[in-house]
Amino acid sequence: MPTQRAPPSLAVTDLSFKFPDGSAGLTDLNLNLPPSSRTLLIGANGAGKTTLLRLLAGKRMAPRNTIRIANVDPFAEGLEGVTYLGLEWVLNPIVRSDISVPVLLASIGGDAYPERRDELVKVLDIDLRWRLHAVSDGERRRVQLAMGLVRPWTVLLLDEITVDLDLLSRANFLAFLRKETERRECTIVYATHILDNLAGWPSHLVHMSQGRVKQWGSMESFEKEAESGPNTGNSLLGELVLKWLQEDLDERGPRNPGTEGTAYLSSGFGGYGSEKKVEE
Ligand SMILES: Nc1ncnc2c1ncn2[C@@H]1O[C@H](COP(=O)(O)OP(=O)(O)OP(=O)(O)O)[C@@H](O)[C@H]1O
Repeated sequence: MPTQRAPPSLAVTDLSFKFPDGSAGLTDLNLNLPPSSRTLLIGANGAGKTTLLRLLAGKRMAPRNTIRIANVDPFAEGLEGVTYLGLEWVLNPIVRSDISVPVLLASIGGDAYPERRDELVKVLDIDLRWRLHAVSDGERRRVQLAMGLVRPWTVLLLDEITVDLDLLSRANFLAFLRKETERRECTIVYATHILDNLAGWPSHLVHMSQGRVKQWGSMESFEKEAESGPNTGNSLLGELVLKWLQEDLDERGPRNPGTEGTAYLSSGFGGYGSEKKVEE
């Protein structure tokens, strides 16, 4: 008899990670994201979001006993049901070849899930007559999302892959993801800088800075703090994120302290005018 799987929670315990060059990637991360949660991973460029997602996805090896998904150690027992959609997936050359949408969707097993396949084609407004070498970037991305999501995952790790979608397509896509967490047991962690249409979407937030989790919790737990944001006309979520990013920048300080705008010169880069002309 197959063993009953626990609901898809994500637990990170005392996770530290160094890159192969010895530099610190992540330091002392602790998180506990419940099943059916929709978590936004928030942080400035370089905060460590992709590094964390890749570890959760098993793309990088995490130290033992630091990650549990659905209450199992995925490195010891496998990562069944975890889908990671990030940059390397986006750059897969197959989606630039002269191939039709139905053939592409069938090639990744879409015919085994006809209802999901047809729903995704509708939600993402995909024209089944498209050939992938002759579509726009956003149209290609929509087909890729359908490919990535057609198999019913239990944990979805999204590393900002909706940048090419128009506003309506992205809103429909986000609504689809929300519906997924509401109609079946599945959990989403989404790293993004684009907060359009996201007010009211996440159930949890994780705030990362300089390879650490600064704070995490349910949306309700941040309500008060969000009200003290800078008030720039954004949603409360937008104001909260602006506040966090400004605090992180103030804490970190400038990347090239003491150079007062001469960083290019002191690093040996003589300014834009000094760039070598590319041979034509
Ligand atoms: N292979 C690597 N070796 C050494 N350092 C790395 C490596 N990959 C990433 N880093 C560094 O780790 C830090 C975190 O990178 P990461 O890609 O996780 O950030 P991020 O929060 O996803 O940023 P962004 O929002 O720009 O995508 C960065 O300072 C980056 O330079």
